[in-house]
Amino acid sequence: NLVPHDQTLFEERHLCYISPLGKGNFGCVELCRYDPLGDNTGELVAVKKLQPNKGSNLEDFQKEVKMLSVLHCDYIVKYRGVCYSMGRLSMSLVMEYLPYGSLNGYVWTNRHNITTRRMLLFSSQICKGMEYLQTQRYVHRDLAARNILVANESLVKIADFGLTKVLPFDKEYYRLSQPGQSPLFWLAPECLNENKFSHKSDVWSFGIVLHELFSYCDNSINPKRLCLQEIGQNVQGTSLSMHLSNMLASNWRLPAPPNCPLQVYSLMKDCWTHDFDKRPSFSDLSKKVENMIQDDR
Ligand SMILES: CCc1cc(O)ccc1-c1ccc2c(C(=O)Nc3ccc(C)nc3)n[nH]c2c1
Repeated sequence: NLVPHDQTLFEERHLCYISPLGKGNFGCVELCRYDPLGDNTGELVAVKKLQPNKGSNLEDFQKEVKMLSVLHCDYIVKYRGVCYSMGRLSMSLVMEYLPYGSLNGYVWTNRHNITTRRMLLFSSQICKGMEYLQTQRYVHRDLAARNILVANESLVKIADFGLTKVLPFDKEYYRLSQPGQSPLFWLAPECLNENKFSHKSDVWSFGIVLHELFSYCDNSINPKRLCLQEIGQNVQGTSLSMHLSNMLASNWRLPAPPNCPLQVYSLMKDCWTHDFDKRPSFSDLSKKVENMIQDDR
């Protein structure tokens, strides 16, 4: 047919369901094979169905699709297209399938043979992905090891832009009208105190991701557990975020992971500078991590 084939439109009849993927992080995500030839030679894709009932209406979904479709970076999960179904009453988001799953599961499973060098490589790739997002004025707001996906043994990509906001043209931060649903333990003080999100609050979260990585994503020492330990059981009255905010204001920070290289821990501490203006940028961080990779030879 002479109509130019739209590569981003997936016909529902050729989208063959294989198995469930998302563990709730990404909503309900399924592994499918797009197999127009019907001979199982089609490619594997990750598909997120619009949850018609979950209030996230078509408009929000279309905003996420619009936001994703303009991102082109080696360190960001590739948008592939959309699939309309039920006569356009519902739609699905089709993304590149990354076969090794979330970074937290991958690092824990392979903790006995992941070198510091490979962790630093993953860290620099996350920095570059975040640097790219910053050029698009995107604030991710949910940077965590669970939201990074593993493409292969030496490539990770940033995923799940469900909470991402685009900064307004005239402001360098995004203020949420009410406390969001980002997990508290990855949030910078200004997010806890004022719901203010920026590239600099993403830098704070990157520091937490470094901590997760160099803790080999061991759940027994994950950020949530370490913070709750510090707060102690006496969480009387004061809300958790208030407790956390007070601890951070009096300069408590997550302890260095076991056997963590000193310069990596000091990089985390730089990301956890209380004053967001004094935190390094993702381009500063990229350079520092690259230098560590050179030194690590
Ligand atoms: C479509 C939802 C979405 C929305 C968005 O805005 C950004 C990324 C994604 C997404 C979420 C998950 C995946 C996955 C995967 O989950 N892969 C895997 C592989 C192996 C195992 C064990 N588990 C898991 N691959 N590509 C994915 C893209």
